[in-house]
Amino acid sequence: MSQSEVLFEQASRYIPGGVNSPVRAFKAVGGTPVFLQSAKGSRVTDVDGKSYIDYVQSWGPMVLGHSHPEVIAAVTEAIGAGLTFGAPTERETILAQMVCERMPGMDLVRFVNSGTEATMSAIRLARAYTGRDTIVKFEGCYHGHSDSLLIKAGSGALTLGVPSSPGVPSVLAEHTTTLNYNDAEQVRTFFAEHGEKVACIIVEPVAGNMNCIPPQPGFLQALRQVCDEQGAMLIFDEVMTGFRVSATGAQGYYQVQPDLTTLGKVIGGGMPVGAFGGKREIMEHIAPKGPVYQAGTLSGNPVAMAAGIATLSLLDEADFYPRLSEKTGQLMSGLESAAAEAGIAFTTNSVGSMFGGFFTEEKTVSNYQQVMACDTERFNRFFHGMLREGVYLAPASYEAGFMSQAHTHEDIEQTVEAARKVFATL
Ligand SMILES: Cc1ncc(COP(=O)(O)O)c(C=O)c1O
Ligand SMILES: N[C@H](C=O)CCC(=O)O
Repeated sequence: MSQSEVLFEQASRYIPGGVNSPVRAFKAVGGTPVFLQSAKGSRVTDVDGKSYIDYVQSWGPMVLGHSHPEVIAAVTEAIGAGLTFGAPTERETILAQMVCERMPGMDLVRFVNSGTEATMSAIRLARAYTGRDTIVKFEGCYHGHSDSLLIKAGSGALTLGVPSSPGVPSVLAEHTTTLNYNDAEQVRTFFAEHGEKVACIIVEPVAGNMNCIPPQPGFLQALRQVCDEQGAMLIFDEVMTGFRVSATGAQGYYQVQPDLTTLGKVIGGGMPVGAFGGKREIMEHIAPKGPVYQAGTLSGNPVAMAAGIATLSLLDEADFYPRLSEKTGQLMSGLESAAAEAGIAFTTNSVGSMFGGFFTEEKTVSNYQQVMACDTERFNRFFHGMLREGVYLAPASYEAGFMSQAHTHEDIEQTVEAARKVFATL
């Protein structure tokens, strides 16, 4: 038995399914999850001592790569001063200012501990502000696991076949309407009939939880327009895209400004952080300034804030995002050529450093139905082949991949070479 198998067996005795987040369990692809013990730059090392080029990057936060020395130094310094105080610290203001100055749609921001908390709180605020209950989301988008949002959800929920989870009260579920991503016409039709009941639309501006699906030209603009016409809030869930697709998030990249934005992942630099924010007038409804309650014992934790500040500071480098996109482009074209050489039908999508590959004859993949029609069995064989070759991809075909600045051109060439070998066996 490998050490990962031993540890998984032990973990399964005490932890449901042996993991603390379902998507880690390799249920979709089969086999035993790889237990990791360290990570540096573009690589992770497992408990059996095998090293992998990592395109999961802890599901997105590690845009600088793992264990960046400046982030580790900032965290180490913060730890020396105490782990948590439950009182305001200067670091919270520094990170808040950095976030608000960079994100076009954010005047005020509140820090929480996860993306789930961020989206849950933003929805509550949108409902309170508009005095309406209905929320609109899109099939295959994932916004964390709060009740109102676990309906036709993506990511692990989709992978495990429970996109609408048991345990969500029907009285709550009936207030969530799910529409088709990238179908602006359907959104317009729905709003023409029901728009006055809608508190908000929540959307992943680049969907990254049904693989990687960029918005079609005009889709995000159409959401902005219907919200404006009907007095609904537009929430961009930028937990994944924030500081990942550009220095100003997807809202800067696509030039569409939401009313509220949720963040997570990159802003915590690898520590548990989420945030929600938006226009001053709306955010001032949050307690203690306003009546909408929201709180957290560890919110704005000093160690997490230190990691976020160090991370965002490093993203200011002039060509940071162009370099990242260029590397992603190199990987995508390399994978497409390798697949073509092997006669495998394979299409890729990418925005900035988010990417996805699809085993399909379709030349473009832009909606949930197309994603669901892809050959998942072939993906599963590809995943295991790449793992054997030392490349760590997300263990499910509905997850986006992530490039980091620590990935080198040699890493990418090595990945393409591995893919060439694996495609030939599929
Ligand atoms: C777009 C999006 N929103 C929200 C979440 C929830 O974040 P968390 O897992 O930190 O609760 C995730 C990831 O899990 C995500 O990708
Ligand atoms: N796709 C999810 C977040 O983006 C994966 C993280 C998780 O659920 O463990």
